[in-house]
Amino acid sequence: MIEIKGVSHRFGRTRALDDVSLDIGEGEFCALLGPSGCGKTTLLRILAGFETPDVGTVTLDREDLLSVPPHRRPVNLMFQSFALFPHMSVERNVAYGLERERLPRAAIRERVDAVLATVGLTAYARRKPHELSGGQRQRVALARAIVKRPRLLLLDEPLSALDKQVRAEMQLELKRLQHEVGITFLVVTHDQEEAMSLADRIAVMNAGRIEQTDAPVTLYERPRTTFVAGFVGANNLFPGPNGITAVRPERIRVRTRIGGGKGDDDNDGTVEGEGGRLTGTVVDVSFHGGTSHLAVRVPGLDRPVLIAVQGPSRVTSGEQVSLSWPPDAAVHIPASIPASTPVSTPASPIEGEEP
Ligand SMILES: Nc1ncnc2c1ncn2[C@@H]1O[C@H](COP(=O)(O)OP(=O)(O)OP(=O)(O)O)[C@@H](O)[C@H]1O
Repeated sequence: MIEIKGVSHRFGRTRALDDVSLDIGEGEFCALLGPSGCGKTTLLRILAGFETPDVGTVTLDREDLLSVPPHRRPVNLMFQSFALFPHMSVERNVAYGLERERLPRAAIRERVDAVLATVGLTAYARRKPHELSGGQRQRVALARAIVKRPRLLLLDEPLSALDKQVRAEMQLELKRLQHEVGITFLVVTHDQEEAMSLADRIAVMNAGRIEQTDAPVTLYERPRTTFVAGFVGANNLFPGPNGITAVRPERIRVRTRIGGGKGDDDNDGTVEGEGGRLTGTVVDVSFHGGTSHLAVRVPGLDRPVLIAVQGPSRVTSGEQVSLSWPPDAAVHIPASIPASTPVSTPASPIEGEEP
């Protein structure tokens, strides 16, 4: 439905988007995931028409979208701040966009009522935004965005203003809603768990580029770049001669080394290409309810190896342990794919290039 091809955009010397291509299918729930400053919002603003890319094309049903003025696009952008009118009731907030389109009163009424029922706010129709909880305000913003029946709804960090529990509820709600209204959603988030739980497909962005677009499970199990391996879920990245080997914390098995290092599962500290074994010292154990996390320092590795085990851990800090994982747990990422900038670094101005 939406085809973004070769889109680049600069702000002065900052390359906010660098040759971005992405196809989004009809009715799909797609997420843009990446650290602060990687260009997510810029891409949304281009789709909404608030920004025009320097190069590249965007089509909707194969027709050019970039030449369509923002208010004519069948695209709606829901802002992070919700931007509700404080002096208007919930129903007036929702009706506002339709009134501006001069739809007949009865039609507006009908659509507003239907949408308030969809988001579960019928009983709150007469309240003002300040008389609502954060989650309810978020529903009003959603109602207002979908009442105009856009083809594409863009959501910029839609749940970031909500506390953790309401957030989890709203994630379910968003998914249900998207299913029910059948609108294509593109949501921007820097929260990888949120992206994984919401989206059919995730485009992982880093420094203005899309590094990988895949279903959540594929991204998690088969990251194609070092950045994706490190950004999507916790991971252990072991350097090797021709790239890195990524092993998820929950795939690593821990065994106590009886006698403090004389066990027969000793090794020389190298990571084998297929499956692997290491030995080290437990430096931290933390209990998280259903799982425990261990950090194991291994000689020769810069960072401790992270391990997740079910339930309480049987090993304690200071213990010598051996670690192993099966061949299928090791994802090899060749060095030929350019290693990315560190996870938390925002897009920086490109050295030596003129705007
Ligand atoms: N109007 C602007 N003028 C100059 N630079 C800008 C402008 N808007 C964005 N940038 C820069 O472009 C880059 C991408 O910004 P963008 O807002 O798209 O990132 P983001 O991924 O949405 O970040 P966040 O998650 O923090 O919202 C950043 O380096 C930012 O500083």
